[in-house]
Amino acid sequence: MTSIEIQALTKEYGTRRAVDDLTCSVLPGRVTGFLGPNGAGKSTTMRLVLGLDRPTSGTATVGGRAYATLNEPLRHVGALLDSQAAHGSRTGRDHLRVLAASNRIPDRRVDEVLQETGLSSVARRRVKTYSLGMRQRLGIAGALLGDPEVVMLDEPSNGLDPEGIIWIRGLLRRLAEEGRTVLVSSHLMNETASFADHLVVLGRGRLLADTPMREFIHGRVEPRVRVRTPDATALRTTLARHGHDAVQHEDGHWIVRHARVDDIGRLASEAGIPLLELASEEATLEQAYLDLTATETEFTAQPQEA
Ligand SMILES: Nc1ncnc2c1ncn2[C@@H]1O[C@H](COP(=O)(O)OP(=O)(O)OP(=O)(O)O)[C@@H](O)[C@H]1O
Repeated sequence: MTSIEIQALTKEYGTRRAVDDLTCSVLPGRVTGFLGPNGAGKSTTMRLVLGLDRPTSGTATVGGRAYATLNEPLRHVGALLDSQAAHGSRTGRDHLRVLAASNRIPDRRVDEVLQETGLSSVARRRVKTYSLGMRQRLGIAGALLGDPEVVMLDEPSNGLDPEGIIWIRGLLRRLAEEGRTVLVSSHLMNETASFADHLVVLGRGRLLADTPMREFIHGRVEPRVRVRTPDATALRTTLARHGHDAVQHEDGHWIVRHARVDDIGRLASEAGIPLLELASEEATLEQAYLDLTATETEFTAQPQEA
């Protein structure tokens, strides 16, 4: 059985850490959801697993091997990263036939995956006439073409209508029941909850939670720091300079989200800011995720002197 192993994976683009010291395993026989808001690092992580990008440090392997060293990789790993990448002037069927031929996959698989993705009736139409949902299904057909042990789908429900969403839920379930390793990314919490058995939650490239789905709603984490200072302006400026979001509550204390107590204490001390209170604060995982998706307006609440 083939799992994806991600070990201390980091990817920097300039000064931006798209993936920050991520360690997790994606195991066979279940659907793992990569859940995170836009920019959390989900696509980058998938690209690193597929060898489409090189990590700054750390490793990502499939069945213990780097993707680039796999023989006939499409037979091991099927992926959908960008469903709009299909070639417009070919028919859907020809698009898949070219993919099959260049990966030594038997032609009969083309008709099988067209059937499986509900595209048989439009298989002879040019891809440029496809709706977003049809393109999405074609991308998924491409991912399934090699009958792979590992299936990775980035935002698989993009463009799908409600019927399509029900279909993909059934497909993911079946793939997992067949013992495959299934990884799907999404920024939609409810949708991921309806797809996945296991969740890897990412925020700003960091691992926020690695948890069975059923524990997500009830599990507790300590992702927030509660802090109070007589010099709120200096604190807020220092935190913002280091990329921390802080929200001020009515009684004057600040909640710094996705931060560790030690880090906030060190930053305040380096900047010479006196602290009246510094403590970690519990939240449910669900609340912590909602924090991640909080709006910019909330992040930019005006500081008031405490
Ligand atoms: N090639 C690149 N060059 C520079 N920055 C990049 C590149 N690819 C990704 N990033 C940045 O890395 C961060 C993570 O992006 P990524 O696409 O992995 O997030 P995501 O969780 O998949 O979000 P989305 O759902 O918006 O795609 C973002 O800030 C993004 O702007």
